[in-house]
Amino acid sequence: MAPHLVQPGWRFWRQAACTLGASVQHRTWAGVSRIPRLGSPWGATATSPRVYRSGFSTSPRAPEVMLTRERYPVRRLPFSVVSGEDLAAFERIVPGRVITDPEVLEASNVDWLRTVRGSSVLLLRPRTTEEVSHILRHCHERNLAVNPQGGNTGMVGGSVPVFDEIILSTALMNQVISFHDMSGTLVCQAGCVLEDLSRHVEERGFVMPLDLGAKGSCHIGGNVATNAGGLRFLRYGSLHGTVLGLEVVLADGTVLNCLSTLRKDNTGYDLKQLFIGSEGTLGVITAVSILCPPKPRAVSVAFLSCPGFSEVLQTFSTCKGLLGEILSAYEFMDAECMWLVTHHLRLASPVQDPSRFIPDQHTGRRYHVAESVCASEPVDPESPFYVLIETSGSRAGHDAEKLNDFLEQVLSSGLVTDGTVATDHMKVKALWALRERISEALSRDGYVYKYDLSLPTERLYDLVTDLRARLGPRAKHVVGYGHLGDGNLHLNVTSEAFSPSVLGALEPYVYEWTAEQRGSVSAEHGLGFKKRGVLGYSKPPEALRLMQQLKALLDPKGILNPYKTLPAQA
Ligand SMILES: O=C(O)CC[C@@H](O)C(=O)O
Ligand SMILES: [Zn+2]
Repeated sequence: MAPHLVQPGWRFWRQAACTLGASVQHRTWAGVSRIPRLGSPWGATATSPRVYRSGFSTSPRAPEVMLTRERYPVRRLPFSVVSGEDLAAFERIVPGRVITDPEVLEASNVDWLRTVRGSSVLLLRPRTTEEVSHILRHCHERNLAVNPQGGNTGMVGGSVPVFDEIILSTALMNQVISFHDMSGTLVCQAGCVLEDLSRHVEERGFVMPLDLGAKGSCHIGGNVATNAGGLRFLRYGSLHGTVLGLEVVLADGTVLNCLSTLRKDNTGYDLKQLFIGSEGTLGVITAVSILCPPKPRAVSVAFLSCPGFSEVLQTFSTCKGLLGEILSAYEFMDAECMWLVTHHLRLASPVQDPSRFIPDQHTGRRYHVAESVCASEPVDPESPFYVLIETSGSRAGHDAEKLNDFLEQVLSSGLVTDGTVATDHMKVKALWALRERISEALSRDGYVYKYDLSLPTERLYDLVTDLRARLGPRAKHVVGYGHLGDGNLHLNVTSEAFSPSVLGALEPYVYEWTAEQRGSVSAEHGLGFKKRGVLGYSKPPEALRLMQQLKALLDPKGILNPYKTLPAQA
């Protein structure tokens, strides 16, 4: 293998069939669009919250989403109903930021996947912790239910009301409080948009320890409340490690100031951990202190094709061994994902053209398009899987050398058949878009059934293959992708429209399968409304009981994000 393979720039190589000496070809890849930012239905005022998600928005003309209370068997709990006196009280607390306009409320009542819809009649937009505290004190006294909301980019219906809960938006709580140049400690309000924070710290030589496809819309408070995982998890770990402190307003309005900036603090119970991943059911996060690592000076992304899932796994092992400390992401996607992003989003594949293959839903085999029409002989695709490997380090030359060694090994051993490498920022972004925008492509394919599972890495794809056979032609697509380096599979199934029969074939089958592997039914998306009933597949009854007790202790009236996270009590 030529040692100059990973010179900075845009390269393409392809292994000649059955030869080890891959011939290096150069090809430009022009047809990749940038992730567009879409306008906000709130209008363009400076203080309007941005409700776009990268490249994706809820159009006001999209078909109406069924009300959650009509689609799901859920009963309203006996909370009070917002009265005229309540509105007047809120107007005193947040003057001019008490929203009752149904058109404005529509965007906050529906999740971005457009699968659940609440019927809240009130949206409050505080700017300060004190305002949040006053709002919650009032709601607690009046027994009014509250739905805390950040960027509303969640996957499990946790960020929108189920009935008429008051929506408490963090959109105007978007101030950076401090940044410490030496330690990289950022302290900010909960409503800061992740992408804005990334920009803020990057200008100062640091990066945010988390990155998500939804970065253009999601709020840091929401990220922490849902313990979001994302694309940098492999390198920087969970928010349980990187969050140094939190300020939280409890259900009765008490402000819990644990906004520490210390790396080490071993004084008693680490209370902030309770709120990380509690999805707004134990308190409302109003400020976050988070440790940002130094910005890597050199970033490279390799986008590779592997002939099978076993090769994806072996490439990962090789990668860990040879790239070691510079490995910062190992993501995978199957050929159907590639088909979806190239077909629905018109992204260009940097490797072989996947449109040559169409999947047979019964067998999971893929066929050359031409042959599937006139002959039934299956043709094994050369690349049914793609992996995206990112390296981040401090010396480009050193990283390129390591990446070359790795690529030489995986190409010569046949683990990888095709690929491309980018170091230029825009090209790196374009390669990431192929992986980050799968969710968006899926949403354009029809109704999406989503599963976010932690599984033993060796068995990760077996479930996808199994489900293709189980669902047969009832499903449009059954796809597997995700954060393989973290053992996290995103299993998604699409059908033309919501179908109880498809759902019945998927559940509880997927959850039972996962529990048998001692996996997790929610690796990084949380439980929200849609998954709260399946918590028992991943946690023992004693843990569930303790969670219920903690909820009762911190929120005795149950006003905070009701119907979320914990299973309904009989
Ligand atoms: O839509 C999904 O299933 C996953 C979304 C997100 O967690 C991702 O990794 O792209
Ligand atoms: Zn993910």
